[in-house]
Amino acid sequence: MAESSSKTSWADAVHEEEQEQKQEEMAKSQAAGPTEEESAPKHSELITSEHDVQVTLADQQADPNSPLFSIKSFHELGLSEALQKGLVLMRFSKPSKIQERALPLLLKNPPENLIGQSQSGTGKTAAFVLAMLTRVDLAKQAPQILCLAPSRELARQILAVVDNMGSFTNVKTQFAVPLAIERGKNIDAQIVVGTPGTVLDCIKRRLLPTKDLILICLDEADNMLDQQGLGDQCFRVKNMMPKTAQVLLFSATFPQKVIEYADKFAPNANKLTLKQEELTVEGIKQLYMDCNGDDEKYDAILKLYDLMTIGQSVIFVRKRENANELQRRMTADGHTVSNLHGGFDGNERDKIIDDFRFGRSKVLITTNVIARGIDIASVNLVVNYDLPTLADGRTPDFETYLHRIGRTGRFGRVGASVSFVQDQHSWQQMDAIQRHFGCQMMRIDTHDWNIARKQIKAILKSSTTQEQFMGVGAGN
Ligand SMILES: Nc1ncnc2c1ncn2[C@@H]1O[C@H](COP(=O)(O)OP(=O)(O)OP(=O)(O)O)[C@@H](O)[C@H]1O
Repeated sequence: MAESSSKTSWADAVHEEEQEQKQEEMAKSQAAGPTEEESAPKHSELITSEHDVQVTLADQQADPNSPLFSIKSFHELGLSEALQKGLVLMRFSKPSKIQERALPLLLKNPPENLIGQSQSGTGKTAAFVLAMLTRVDLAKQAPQILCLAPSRELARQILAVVDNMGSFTNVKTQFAVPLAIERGKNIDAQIVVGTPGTVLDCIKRRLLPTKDLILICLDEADNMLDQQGLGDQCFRVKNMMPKTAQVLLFSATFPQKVIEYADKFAPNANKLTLKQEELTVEGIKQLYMDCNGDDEKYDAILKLYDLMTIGQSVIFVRKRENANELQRRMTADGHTVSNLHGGFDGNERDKIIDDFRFGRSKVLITTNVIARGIDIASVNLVVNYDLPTLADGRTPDFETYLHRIGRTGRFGRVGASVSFVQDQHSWQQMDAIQRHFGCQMMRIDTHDWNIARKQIKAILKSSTTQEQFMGVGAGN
């Protein structure tokens, strides 16, 4: 019942002016007939997306084709009373598909390994955190569970989910990133969440006893196993654990080249995987802008600035220096932008991400350091100022593209990504990304900024209205 009444208020909430604008644009585009760019989207596709505008979380969780679909309740998944209370606290009413499918496998006895893949923003964290909190023996004051993530920010976010979900248990947790552990302190927390280097270091220095460890979980597992340093550290940590420990690997992407490592790391694992064409999230409208060189790119970001502050936005650039330089120029031009990358120290990084998470800053320039996992519901625009490439600077990095745009459109929300294309290389990279995921990015024509802005605004406005309506998730 609540769903249908909410739906009415949602429809009501859509601003009249916006509706008129959409109709006007639709009429214009219909009158214009097909353009030379048959493959590119017509304006009407963007602004008549009524379907996206009106789809509620309840609708999506009842749609078998949605990654948020489930036929079960958390209660039926066999979770303890205390954890169910934690879920109520977080305002999770129904599991998502990955949660429904993974939890029975995660909680099987004797424990089995699992490789779990699901689109960005579909609730993988809760799936593995619920397993960790179910497996832990609260009567035993010793480290039992390790959860490793590739960045400080992500480890911190996961720890917050463990603490929130475990609110009605007396679980003890420990953050394990550089400088987070008191000098010489022995770790007795039951769940340790951190980055691989620090966790390995604590084990080597005998501050983290391994004999009671029963579970290791790698979030963004493909990324960690694929990087020489991180992958090595993860393997070394795992090798110091009892052989019987359960191994969990989660990510939205598991490219072919990593599968071999994943199978080695989590032998005989149950697997929940996706096909290539299932990887993109429907709620994220993927756009691109054709800019003629670097100056036009900078000009475009200035023109987008006020749209970026309708909700919150993340601008991804290639390197730290590019982030610093873009922040310097935008600030000099009178705009407020924050900047986060691995060159800042831990405390600064915590402050920058917290300011952004709690809405004190609206536009964040960053490198790939937060391309993965970071969950901030009101991010409704992601800008690929530089398209992501592999280390050679040329080959498109498909996985990073997907993770970057996945910072918006979280758990059924609507969002947009705008990728800047400025020369033949970036054009080819974008084309390769489209072919890889079998998706079509919509072109935003920058010859008429009035129309361009209207198009983007329509998407962003619909996402902010949706946000007021959905009010789900307590991650932020
Ligand atoms: N069952 C649920 N009901 C409501 N909200 C949920 C549910 N499960 C997860 N969420 C919320 O959905 C958001 C996305 O979840 P999460 O960060 O776990 O996604 P993810 O799959 O790990 O994404 P990524 O691949 O980007 O790491 C979070 O804000 C989380 O609180």
